[in-house]
Amino acid sequence: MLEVKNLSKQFGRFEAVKNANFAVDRGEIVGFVGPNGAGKSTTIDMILGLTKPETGEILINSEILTQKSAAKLHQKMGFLSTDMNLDRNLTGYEALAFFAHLRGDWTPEVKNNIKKLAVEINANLNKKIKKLSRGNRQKIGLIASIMNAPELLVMDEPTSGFDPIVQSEFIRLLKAHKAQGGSALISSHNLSEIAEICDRVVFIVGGRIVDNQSMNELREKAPKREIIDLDAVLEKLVDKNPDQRLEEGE
Ligand SMILES: Nc1ncnc2c1ncn2[C@@H]1O[C@H](COP(=O)(O)OP(=O)(O)OP(=O)(O)O)[C@@H](O)[C@H]1O
Repeated sequence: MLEVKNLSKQFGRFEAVKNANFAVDRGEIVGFVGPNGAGKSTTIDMILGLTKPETGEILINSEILTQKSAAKLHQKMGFLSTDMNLDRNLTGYEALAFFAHLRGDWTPEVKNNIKKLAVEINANLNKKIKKLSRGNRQKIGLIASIMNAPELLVMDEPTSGFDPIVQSEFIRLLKAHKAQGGSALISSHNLSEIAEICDRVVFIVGGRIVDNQSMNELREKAPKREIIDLDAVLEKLVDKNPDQRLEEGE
């Protein structure tokens, strides 16, 4: 579904992402885990076509992402980040209608999805965005990312601002997405929550992919097999890659 091949990105002389390779298969939920400044958002921005890579390529459904193919390939994707930059003067519903129109997909089915999702995560669609709390704005962003039933979800720190009830609803929505054959790449600091929904975890430290393991492999190595402490796995990987500890880019 998504292939990232030999992807690199430099900001001036600083290498934020170094020759990254990983894939997300159809129906697979992949966690993208790394410390602050590891290069997660930069990688995701390249997948979304917001930043141009220096080298490498991104394939979606085996088709190379280029400026020309971006609009078509991004139709298959839904995106959620911590800051969705929603128009503050629109209501939640108007903001969602705006996004759906942009995709050319404002259908009765999408309208029904919006209503259903709003009930499930208790989102207020009638208030203006500027009057919503951060967590409640994030709920509108979550609906925007899945209302068109995308094949691939790309989520950068999606759950920041969610209370535990909405977090568990978020997990339920992702499970439903997966059950319908959907895929997802999710970066998160909330590692315990990612462990529950991921089939695989890609670890990035200092711009390099330092590990890529299925949850089954991680489970076999975990001291208590059912509970995988991704924080501990990440800590070990950072210790093993001390030269990868990041200096902030300029
Ligand atoms: N536009 C930019 N110009 C210069 N440096 C940048 C730019 N964007 C990101 N960087 C640098 O690239 C590195 C990777 O940043 P990135 O935001 O991808 O990390 P991250 O893993 O998403 O971190 P976090 O978990 O803190 O969000 C950081 O050192 C950051 O300072």
